[in-house]
Amino acid sequence: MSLIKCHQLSRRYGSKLALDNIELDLAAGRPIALVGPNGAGKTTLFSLLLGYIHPSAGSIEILGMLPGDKELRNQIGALPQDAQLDPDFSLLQQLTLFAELRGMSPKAAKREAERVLSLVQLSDAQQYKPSALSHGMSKRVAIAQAFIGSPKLILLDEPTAGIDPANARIIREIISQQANDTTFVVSSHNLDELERLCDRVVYLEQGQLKQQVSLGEVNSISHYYTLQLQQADDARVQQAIASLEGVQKVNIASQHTFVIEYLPSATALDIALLNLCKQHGWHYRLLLNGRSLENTLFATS
Ligand SMILES: Nc1ncnc2c1ncn2[C@@H]1O[C@H](COP(=O)(O)OP(=O)(O)OP(=O)(O)O)[C@@H](O)[C@H]1O
Repeated sequence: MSLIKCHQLSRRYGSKLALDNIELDLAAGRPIALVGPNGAGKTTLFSLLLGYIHPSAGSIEILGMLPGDKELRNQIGALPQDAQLDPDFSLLQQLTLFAELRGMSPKAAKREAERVLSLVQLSDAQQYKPSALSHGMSKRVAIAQAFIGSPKLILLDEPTAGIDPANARIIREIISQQANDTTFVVSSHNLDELERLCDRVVYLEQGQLKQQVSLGEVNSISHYYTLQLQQADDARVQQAIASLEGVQKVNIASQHTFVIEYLPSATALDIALLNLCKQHGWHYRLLLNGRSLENTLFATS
């Protein structure tokens, strides 16, 4: 059964079409990245999935049910948008209360609060009050809240935005560790992070679904190298690489970064590329088999 299914889904705010005729069918599984420039419609899609707002046209189903369905209450979790914690209560007390609101008995709710705090590596902080938390820790508490009841689907809208690198790393670890039991949909503007976390990518632009990419597939069926040099005359490098046997096309993805498409029959092209660097005295920063998510989404061809 589909986890998320959208059919001809549109959402307007007045005259603004925030989502435009989206067709989407996502199965449960490894984390899904939701990507797009500012205003693309990512938050609108999350709000529709959570049942906070309704479609202007078309339909949306989660596990075959309509968003907002009571049955879905324990199947879907999300980072609360206005995560307000009461300053007078400890983390354990507040999360216990949230679990009770989900229908658990006081005893089960306390156990659940302890469990989710441990998932986000905050067991030692369970007696802290919100004022004692750093921004990164507060975000982890909000993620703990999303884990209450072990939902099948968790939506994380920019979970690491504005977070220091150490806490951002912990958040990525939490998502990876839990990804076998829960399907995450993660929106972020950090493509490197999404590439490390997610296997599938949904790309929105101006309310339209522009691309759906399965990252494993892209790099197993396509034939690309990415070469990044420290310094180079990019046009000359492009020409030199293009003349190597088996090379089909060379794109300059960004300054000193080349995405090289090659024929499946080409052999030892990596060695030929390294030899070319040596021959011309080019210092290379990176030689990668495949393309980065950024170069996949924004390929010029
Ligand atoms: N409540 C609202 N009223 C009017 N327009 C809105 C409302 N919410 C969103 N929009 C508009 O709908 C479009 C999609 O917004 P949305 O917040 O879903 O995009 P987003 O992809 O989440 O952007 P960002 O990356 O900046 O968070 C934008 O043009 C936005 O201005």
